[in-house]
Amino acid sequence: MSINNPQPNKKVPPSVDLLTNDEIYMLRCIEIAKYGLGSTAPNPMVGAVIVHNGKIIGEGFTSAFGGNHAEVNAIHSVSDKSLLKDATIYVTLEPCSHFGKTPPCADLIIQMGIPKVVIGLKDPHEKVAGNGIKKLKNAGCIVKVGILEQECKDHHARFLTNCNKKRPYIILKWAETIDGYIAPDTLLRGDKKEPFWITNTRSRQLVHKWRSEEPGILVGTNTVMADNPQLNVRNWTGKNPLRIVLDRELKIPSTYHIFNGKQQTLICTQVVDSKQYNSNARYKIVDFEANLAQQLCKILYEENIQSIIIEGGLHTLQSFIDANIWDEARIFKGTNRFGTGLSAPRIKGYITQHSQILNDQLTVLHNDQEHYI
Ligand SMILES: NC(=O)C1=CN([C@@H]2O[C@H](COP(=O)(O)OP(=O)(O)OC[C@H]3O[C@@H](n4cnc5c(N)ncnc54)[C@H](OP(=O)(O)O)[C@@H]3O)[C@@H](O)[C@H]2O)C=CC1
Ligand SMILES: Nc1c(N[C@@H]2O[C@H](COP(=O)(O)O)[C@@H](O)[C@H]2O)[nH]c(=O)[nH]c1=O
Ligand SMILES: [Zn+2]
Repeated sequence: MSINNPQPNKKVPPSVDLLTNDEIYMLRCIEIAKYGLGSTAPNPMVGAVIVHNGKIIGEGFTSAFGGNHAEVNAIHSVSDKSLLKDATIYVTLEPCSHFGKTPPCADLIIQMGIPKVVIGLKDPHEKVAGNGIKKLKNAGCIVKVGILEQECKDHHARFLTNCNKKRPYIILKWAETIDGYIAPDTLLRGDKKEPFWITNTRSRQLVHKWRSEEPGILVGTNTVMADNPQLNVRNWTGKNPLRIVLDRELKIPSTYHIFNGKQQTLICTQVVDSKQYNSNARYKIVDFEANLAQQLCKILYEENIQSIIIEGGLHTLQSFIDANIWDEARIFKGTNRFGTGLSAPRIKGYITQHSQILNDQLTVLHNDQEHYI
């Protein structure tokens, strides 16, 4: 077993029949905000709902990075703007108060005369951090903060991890056999440089969906040498992630998929004088003798990569687990048995999801106890 002493999840998701009206609308905000997953980063994926006399008259979520914020889209979606003077806007995160790629949402709310603002979570980002709330209150708006706060925290986990921990949100993912191996012995494997599949095609499609949701995907040197992986989104729709590859000595051949130039690749190496195979490959120097997980986090944070999925192998995954730098682990268990091979990582966490994907089992762990299922 790869999961040692899993702790039972102590949090229960809210039961809809016990929710207040404010909570119902906030839940709707979270629901629609998820349409932004995979496109808004490094901006947070915010959801906003506008309610007039108990009726939803407008909704919006954050557009792709550089586009409108959720509040702007929600306000634009209201056909009779005169109703705004008597409406409430619900939003998962404090409206912004600064000029970024777009003007401040707090200004627009004030300008449109919306008298009441209900906020899930105060924005910890240094450019906002309560200034949006202050601005709204100063303009005479009634502001309520902290509605479904924990659910909003879960929803904004990627953004919050960046703001508070100054590192990307980290999702570990692997597939293990029923007897706990992630790769067979080389003998069984043969000379072919391709992945040895443990999971079924439906699970593999789900992995491509996950890849489309994160801006980065990381793998270790041996994984590339053994599997020649593509690390793209071909069985789903959406953006390809940045491929982040460890290659201390630059031994990965230029003919391998990671150098096909079809998507960006960031090679982390200790070779200073890096050879440039194509314009989509970049290089960063790291010290392989020191705390690699921390160094990678620093580099990716500086590159504005809000989250990554780490797809192996054992050495790479285990080094993040041992450094306790991970947020979520998505572990597949297939039906085959290797008897011997490369063991799955050892991890402890809180089980937040357990599901069946055809004949594969998927277990999701979270590193912190606060998470809802
Ligand atoms: N079933 C599954 O889900 C998956 C299975 N696999 C399988 O796993 C196998 C590869 O796993 P594994 O051998 O563990 O290798 P990895 O892919 O994790 O690569 C390990 C290498 O990367 C470098 N490295 C990684 N982390 C660190 C660190 N913290 N500090 C220093 N160097 C680091 C080292 O390179 P160097 O030695 O040059 O210093 C190390 O030898 C393959 O057979 C692959 O098919 C891979 C991914 C997923
Ligand atoms: N073997 C195995 C996985 N292996 C992971 O998938 C990578 C291959 O990616 P790609 O070339 O894009 O299809 C491979 O290098 C390794 O990281 N993943 C799974 O979901 N299930 C599996 O059984
Ligand atoms: Zn805004």
